[in-house]
Amino acid sequence: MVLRKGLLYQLMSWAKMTPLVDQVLKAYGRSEQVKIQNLEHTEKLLRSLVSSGPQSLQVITDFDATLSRYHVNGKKCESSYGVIAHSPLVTKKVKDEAIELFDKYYPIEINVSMTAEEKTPYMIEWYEKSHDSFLSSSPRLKLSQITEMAKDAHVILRDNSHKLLKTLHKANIPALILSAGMGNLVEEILKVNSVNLPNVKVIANFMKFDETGTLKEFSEPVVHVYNKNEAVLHDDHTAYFENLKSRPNVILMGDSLGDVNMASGVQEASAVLKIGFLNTHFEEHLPAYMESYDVVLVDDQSMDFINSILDLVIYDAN
Ligand SMILES: Nc1nc2c(ncn2[C@@H]2O[C@H](COP(=O)(O)O)[C@@H](O)[C@H]2O)c(=O)[nH]1
Ligand SMILES: [Mg+2]
Repeated sequence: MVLRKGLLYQLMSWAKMTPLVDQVLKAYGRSEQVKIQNLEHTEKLLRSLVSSGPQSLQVITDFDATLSRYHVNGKKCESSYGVIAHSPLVTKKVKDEAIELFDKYYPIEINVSMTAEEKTPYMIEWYEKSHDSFLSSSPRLKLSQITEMAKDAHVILRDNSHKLLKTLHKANIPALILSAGMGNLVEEILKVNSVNLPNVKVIANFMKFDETGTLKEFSEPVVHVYNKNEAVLHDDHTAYFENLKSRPNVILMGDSLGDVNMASGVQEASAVLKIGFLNTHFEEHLPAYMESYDVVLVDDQSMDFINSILDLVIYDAN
């Protein structure tokens, strides 16, 4: 762990106050998986979250490889798009095209030496070609098939995600799932896991179906990994943040460098604590993740760290 103990920390230890970061790490119990670039800044963010309490807090989280696991015992889990593209319910042509597109564009998505601006045209191309493939398929997908796909999907929520979402619901804390994945499937997976709770909202790409339940079109504009900051500013979504003006504090969770801007839609944001899940390429990607996120969790397939923070915010808030 990279620790820079500044004046705040020294004052706190002089005043025999246990820093909140230390309290969270103790409750979490696996500090070797936690990387914090600026300890003082993170401590200040935690103090704001705890002192303002649950009534000032909202959560914004990515879905694929954030709320869902990246792997189970080393076997990579599916993304929401991947579930559909690999399903026996879609034609071989769609499957083959999806694999070809993923092999071409995913390496660009995770390339840390390209800027988001350089990657954006490729991401848009990926989603447009992917959606065209689904729309040109014959027969086209049915709404009922999405429900079926979710039941068999190799998409496992991170350990203790149920605890996280139920704690947020009980404390009346809104949770926005902002995904560049397939929202229809994300919502079905939440249902399958019985966490489609009233405080949870999904903003993502959505398939739209006609009156026969057949795929008609996709929602616009495309939400890809590097335009989530714009997606949340889209007309359809400003009302969501308008209603949360009294909640300027945010816990933001993501697994991609494009996820760090997901709080752009929050009105008069105050303390935004950014937690990044580093799922792969640990050595190569860690420096960029530590620059972008306040806390980086290395190969942690659970929500334990966030649950430890929530315990302080909800139960220890003074
Ligand atoms: N297997 C596929 N994965 C895809 C495709 N299009 C996007 N993606 C992945 O989804 C996530 C975005 O979801 P998020 O919830 O993490 O924002 C992204 O990381 C892509 O890798 C696809 O066509 N096939
Ligand atoms: Mg993700």
